[in-house]
Amino acid sequence: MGFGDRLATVFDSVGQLCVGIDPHAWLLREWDLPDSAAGAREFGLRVVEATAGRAGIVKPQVAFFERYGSAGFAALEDVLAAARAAGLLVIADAKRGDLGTSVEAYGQAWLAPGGPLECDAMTISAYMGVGSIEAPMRLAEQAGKGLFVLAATSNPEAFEVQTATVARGARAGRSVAASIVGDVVSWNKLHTSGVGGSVGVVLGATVDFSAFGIDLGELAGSPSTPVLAPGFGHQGARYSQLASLYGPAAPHAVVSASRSILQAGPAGVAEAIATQASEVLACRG
Ligand SMILES: O=c1ccn([C@@H]2O[C@H](COP(=O)(O)O)[C@@H](O)[C@H]2O)c(=O)[nH]1
Repeated sequence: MGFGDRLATVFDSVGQLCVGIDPHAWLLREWDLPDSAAGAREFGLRVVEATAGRAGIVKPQVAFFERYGSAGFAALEDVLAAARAAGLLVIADAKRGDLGTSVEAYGQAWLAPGGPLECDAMTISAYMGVGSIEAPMRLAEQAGKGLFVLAATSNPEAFEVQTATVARGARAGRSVAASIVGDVVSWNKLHTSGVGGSVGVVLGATVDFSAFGIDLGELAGSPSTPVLAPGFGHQGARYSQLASLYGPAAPHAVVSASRSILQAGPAGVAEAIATQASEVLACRG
């Protein structure tokens, strides 16, 4: 089954909430864990345990493991394996990007079946051109994996670059973000046989999509294009805004929150996940 269809199955059975696994140094302190690879590993494993049965998706932020070097990657491997063994859908927030041959290797690192870092999907950057990520898009399609391509990200500093106008080609005159969305939608139409596409886009919940010229209706077509939607909770967006923010794309949005869940601490994290998962379910578009 393709990634988009697997995602739809998870949405139907456990809902759209995605729990971020972001072991910030201050969170490790609050969880009474050391600021080390061992601390990040323990943190990740506890979040996985708390998520299983309450939500269906986790999104480990690779940067918080990478900062410990090889020991951090070993810790991340254990967290990824535990999450997949628990039946959770795992999105590696790795934000990789490069020219084609190098980005192909990134795709293999995170998506190839049997690899030590195998996930269900990863975030990827197409700011070197959507053509540069063709190899991981093909791998995702073949292996039943997913990609989320950065388009309009939740951080305010991205605005100038992502609203800049494309100068030439089929999407001349559109914003960089809208052009990426258009390319991803076209890719799914051409390459996906299921009801949901394997390649999605990152559209932050803090963003006014009209300022980017993004047509959210495009994402709801057939096949639909999944949306990774960070920005809820700590960054200010509320679950009650899901339908008004994403409109026709709301049913296809992976609703992601990290700090606003993790700050509940080890004793409260399971309840926080259960409560927030129900809140998202109640707002389902
Ligand atoms: O546009 C984007 C893309 C990725 N992120 C990542 O999501 C989480 C958000 O954490 P919160 O604590 O819920 O704010 C974090 O790992 C970001 O790197 C994003 O925020 N926006």
